[in-house]
Amino acid sequence: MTARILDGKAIAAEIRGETAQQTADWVAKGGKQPCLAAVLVGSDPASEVYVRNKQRACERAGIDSQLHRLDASTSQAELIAVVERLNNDPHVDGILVQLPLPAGLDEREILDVVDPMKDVDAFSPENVGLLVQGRPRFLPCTPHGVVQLLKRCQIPVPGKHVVVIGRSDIVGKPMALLLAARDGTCGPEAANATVTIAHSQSDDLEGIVRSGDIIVAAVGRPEMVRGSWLKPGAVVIDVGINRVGDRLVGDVHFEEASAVASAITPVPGGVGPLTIAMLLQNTLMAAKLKTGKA
Ligand SMILES: Nc1nc2c(c(=O)[nH]1)N[C@@H](CN(C=O)c1ccc(C(=O)N[C@@H](CCC(=O)O)C(=O)O)cc1)CN2
Repeated sequence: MTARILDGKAIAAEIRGETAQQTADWVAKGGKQPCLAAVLVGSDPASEVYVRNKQRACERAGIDSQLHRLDASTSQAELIAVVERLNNDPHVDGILVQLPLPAGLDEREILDVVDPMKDVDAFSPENVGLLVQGRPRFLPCTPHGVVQLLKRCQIPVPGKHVVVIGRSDIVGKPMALLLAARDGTCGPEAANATVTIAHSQSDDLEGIVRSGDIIVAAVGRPEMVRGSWLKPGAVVIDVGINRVGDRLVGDVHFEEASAVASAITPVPGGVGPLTIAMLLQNTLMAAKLKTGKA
């Protein structure tokens, strides 16, 4: 079997195009041009790329963007002050603090300060709570991107056994919630899947993965999931982005998995670009929510 390649880059471009149209329609009807403020602390090369790509995507979608660059030596109090200033700035609709933060800064405390109405990453306790309760305000970008990818590639999800490998706050946990959501919850994104969350400490991880119809790998270990772990015909969604020398690889061994799976996302060009596409959607949503017209 040679797996079908799920082209996340193309789907992200399609979604960005839709957001650009929706933004233009919103502004034409007198809505305020949405504005996204990104906060980048330090100069991690990957974060620099992601933030630049976010700004470029905003520009192309007709969304205003700001970049607040802070030195790696910025203190917790200084960073909190920047976020609070953005919370209180009426021009700013969406705020994101690019992760990871440099060592010494308390990520959780910073994310807790972001105004939940501007929290377009959906990382704040209020927005996570709303998602858990099945009435999300913003959908978390990467998990929402995965659901869009499955939907737009017409991969059947209801009733399927999805194994999510990884339990991070950014991907694993919200991914499982979105995929397990019942109709009428989590908006049209409800997927009605049967979900298992597995992780590096799971007993018989291979056996668990082999029981999955769909695998979402978000564990952060280069090429950890081998082809021999997969059920023949499984769908493989690789959320991992790992730099190995000068190569970018996912959490799944792509060549091996492609020989067993029915469909697979590549790295790069799979899930990554969808994260930014869904961020734009949330930013437009934040601008609309401010007026009560979302
Ligand atoms: N505040 C946030 N921080 C982080 C998030 C996030 O959603 N919010 N996610 C990741 C980084 N990230 C966005 O911020 C992100 C990662 C990867 C991509 C992407 O398009 N990747 C490309 C490869 C690009 C490359 O060469 O590195 C791909 O997979 O094709 C976009 C966004 C952690 N931090």
